[in-house]
Amino acid sequence: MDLVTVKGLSKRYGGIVALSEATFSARAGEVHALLGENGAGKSTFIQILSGAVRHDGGSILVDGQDYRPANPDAAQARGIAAVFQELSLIPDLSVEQNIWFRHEPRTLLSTVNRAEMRRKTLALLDKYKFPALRPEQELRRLTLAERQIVEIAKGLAKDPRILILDEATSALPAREAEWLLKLTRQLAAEGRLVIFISHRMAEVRAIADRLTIFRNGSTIAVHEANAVSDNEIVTQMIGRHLDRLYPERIATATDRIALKVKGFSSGSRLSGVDFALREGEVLGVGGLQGHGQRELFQSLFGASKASGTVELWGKPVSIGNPRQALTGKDGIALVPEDRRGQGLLLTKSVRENLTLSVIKRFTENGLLSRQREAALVKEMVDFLRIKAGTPEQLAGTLSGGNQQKVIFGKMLLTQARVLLLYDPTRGVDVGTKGEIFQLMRDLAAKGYAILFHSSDMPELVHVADRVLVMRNGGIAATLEGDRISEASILRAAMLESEAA
Ligand SMILES: Nc1ncnc2c1ncn2[C@@H]1O[C@H](COP(=O)(O)OP(=O)(O)OP(=O)(O)O)[C@@H](O)[C@H]1O
Repeated sequence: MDLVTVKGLSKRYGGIVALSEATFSARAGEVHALLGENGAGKSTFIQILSGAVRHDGGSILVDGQDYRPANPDAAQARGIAAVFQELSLIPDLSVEQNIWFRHEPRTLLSTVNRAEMRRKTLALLDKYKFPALRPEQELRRLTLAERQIVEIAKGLAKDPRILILDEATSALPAREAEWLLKLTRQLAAEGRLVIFISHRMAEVRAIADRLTIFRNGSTIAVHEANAVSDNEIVTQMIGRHLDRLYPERIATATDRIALKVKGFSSGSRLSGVDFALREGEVLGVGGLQGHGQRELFQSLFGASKASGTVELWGKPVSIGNPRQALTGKDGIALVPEDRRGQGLLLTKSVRENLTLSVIKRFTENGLLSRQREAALVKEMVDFLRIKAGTPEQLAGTLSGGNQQKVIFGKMLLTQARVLLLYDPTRGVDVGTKGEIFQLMRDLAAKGYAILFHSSDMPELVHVADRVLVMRNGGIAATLEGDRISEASILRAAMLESEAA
């Protein structure tokens, strides 16, 4: 019998239809992937399942019994837990306090039983072979990837029968993502149902038994995973045929140096980084996570301190803070890792997010031209296919992938021609990924210079002209042309010998 059966599920937000008569069914012991382009309704669906949002119409049965949770606690009482794309953790608490938050083991006197909490934490981390996490660590000191792992532990601490993973691998480095895929299979083998959302087809392929495809809030198809091709899946997801994900790599780099970095160092995180990024080039930055990639991008953008020299278009610059890094056509623009923390103002509209930092472009003689602003916003929304009810929709209410698109659009509007793209396709659907890669190549052809990091290694292999492989805060190797492969990047990232 199905563990979950959903019929005619509908949800509206004002004029925006998030779900329209969606259906879904899944069994205990399976990994069931939920696929669909950005804004298709996947997150809304699992928010309803996990009790975070109430549906307007339709029915849900769990174990054949009516299910309409009033809140996440009620969902949990029925054995359903979710790990969301955007994290819900509390920075001031420790790892273990976060894992057991509001469910702490208690003593007879009702105080938190710390010894028991520690024991349970260690047992949980051990049982599922969690990557190194220390229970007492303060959350604010952890990286995004580590916080994502804590979030997974928090979900599992509830010992759910149904675990929902929403883009849980997208913030994880390769090894940890691999661990999560194994864990997912283990959970299914224990008889649990795992509902798995990911925009990475290879992952879905690796672990899903079945898949359900959503489009525009409705269910388009349900497949046995081994009976359907990638092409069919993608076509059903995006409603059109996608010829290929990666554009042809036509070299457009000139001899002109756009960005030259020498002896760039920052604490123990970056040590003596030297490289030159040329006009018209897409320069990849790879390596194992945590070897300085993040610090390199942050420091180049002026968001964290570094020593060394930086030249932009042949002129030495001191990059003290993001404002200085940003200015005008000769400046630098960044797509940051942390889209909620650094990239977006969640309580501002799509329009404001796109234009706040470039307001001068619509101002003449001190007067703001709303018309020009509206025209540029419309152009960007259409160009990137940002799915918003109107440009006035608050950024915080967009789907995750559409938030990422707004950040991309905001960066393009700065007109800076040196672009720092840190994981620009995180959470973005395959159709849009293809468009972003094509856009990167088009920008390069127009003379933009692009520094590009992706946690999804095939993207580096297929999109970059050259790849800098980082290890221990320095550049271990520079790979070019035919020498770029996943294996060569990993080898350079791990082996001393390859560095020489
Ligand atoms: N609180 C809200 N207010 C207004 N609209 C909302 C709200 N939450 C979701 N939506 C809208 O509902 C639609 C479905 O969004 P949802 O987040 O479910 O998509 P998704 O399939 O998870 O997308 P992604 O792959 O980008 O994460 C989107 O158009 C979104 O803007």
